[in-house]
Amino acid sequence: MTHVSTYDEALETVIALAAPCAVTDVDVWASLDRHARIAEAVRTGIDLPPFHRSMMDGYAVHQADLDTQAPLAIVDDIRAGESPRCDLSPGKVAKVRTGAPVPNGAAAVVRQEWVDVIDDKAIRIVRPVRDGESIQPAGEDAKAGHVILEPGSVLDPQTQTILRAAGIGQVRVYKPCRVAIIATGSELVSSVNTPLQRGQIYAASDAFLAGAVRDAGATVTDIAFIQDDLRSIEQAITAHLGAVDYILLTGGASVGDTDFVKAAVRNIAGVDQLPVERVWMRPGSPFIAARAHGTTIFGMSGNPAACFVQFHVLALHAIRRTLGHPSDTFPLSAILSRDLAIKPVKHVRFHRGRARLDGTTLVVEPQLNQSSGILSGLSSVNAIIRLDQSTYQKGETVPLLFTRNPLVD
Ligand SMILES: Nc1nc2c(c(=O)[nH]1)N[C@H]1C(S)=C(S)[C@@H](COP(=O)(O)OP(=O)(O)OC[C@H]3O[C@@H](n4cnc5c(N)ncnc54)[C@H](O)[C@@H]3O)O[C@H]1N2
Ligand code: MOO
Repeated sequence: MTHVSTYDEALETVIALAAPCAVTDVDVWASLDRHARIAEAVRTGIDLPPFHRSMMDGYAVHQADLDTQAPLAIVDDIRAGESPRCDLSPGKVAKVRTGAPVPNGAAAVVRQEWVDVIDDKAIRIVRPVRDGESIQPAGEDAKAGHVILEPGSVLDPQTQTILRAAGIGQVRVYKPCRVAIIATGSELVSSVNTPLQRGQIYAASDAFLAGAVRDAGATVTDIAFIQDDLRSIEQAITAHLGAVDYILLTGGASVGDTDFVKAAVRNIAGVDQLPVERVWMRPGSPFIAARAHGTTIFGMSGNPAACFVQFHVLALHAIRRTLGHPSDTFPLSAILSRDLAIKPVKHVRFHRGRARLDGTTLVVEPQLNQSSGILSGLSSVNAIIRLDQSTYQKGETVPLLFTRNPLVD
């Protein structure tokens, strides 16, 4: 008898089946992998900035001279990149440029607009300066030894900037996990250059699966297209077993006599009952999950829209864990743009929709046709919402996850 899990049970099991994280050291300068996550806290070995530095072009002044009207002698001229040649004492100033180190004994920098230049040897301050003004103390940004990146931070250009400032060339990141995609179905044609015979369709789901897997930071090692045949499906799975972290199958997950994926995975895992065999969710109830020989296997529906939902609400959360990026499944809430009435069933419903900001409020417009056979809406859909009730009124709040970057329209 097939065991049917609730969605929340299935999610918990899927996460428990996540492939373990692995780490690797990467060269910050050479491999700017925008998706890798930092695996260990990174500490700076130097103060940032490394010295007390001037924030203005002007004159470094001594504590005793902050509000003096008396002429002050220019004893040094320090450009960015240079080192002060002498310390400051009362009555003395040093000409400094923005970014230059200030000499020992400097209490503030008075910007050049606020001084009268008497000649090239002396100035007079025309506006008093505060203690510390226009000097950035060494270590104000970060002190040597302090954590500048927490584990889980993404290694993107912003992060790279901090690492460069601290002079760090190598960091430990979570390794991209390896994912093989197997699309099953004797009706599938994988090349758009091959004309369709009656009964055939072009394989489509691998496109969003491969794209979303790569967007998450994982590597797609193979995309295979396999006939509805138990032995062929077993062979296709076995070919990747142990060599990849995840195998994502689509198609053949249901109950028909040509749906062989469940049988194939049972045979390979050597168990009668898989950890997840079917889920009380719609769309996407035909979903299986197992772990065998070091590989986590997810069998998803052939219907592309159902597979799209299953991937985003289940499989992706395991993959993210392996990448060191555990995330909330439904991290946001949005308000519904219209009333909804759904046939009351025990399944959790997931609707595809388009979310947008209305002022500061996230509003979601569920797609009108939620059939699993509908693909055309995918071009405008950017979110999935979770529905636990059978009726909703416009303005009610629902949990939401984004399926694509909402800032890219
Ligand atoms: N008697 C029952 N029949 C079905 C049930 C059920 O409970 N009892 N469940 C239905 C539900 S819900 C779904 S969803 C589908 C899932 O079926 P499969 O996972 O076995 O998927 P297939 O039959 O292989 O394909 C379904 C549909 O999608 C097309 N397809 C398949 N692969 C792709 C691809 N890579 N790209 C684009 N389109 C694809 C395929 O041609 C079919 O039209 O089962 C219901 N049946
Ligand atoms: O998983 Mo199915 O999508 O409900 O047709």
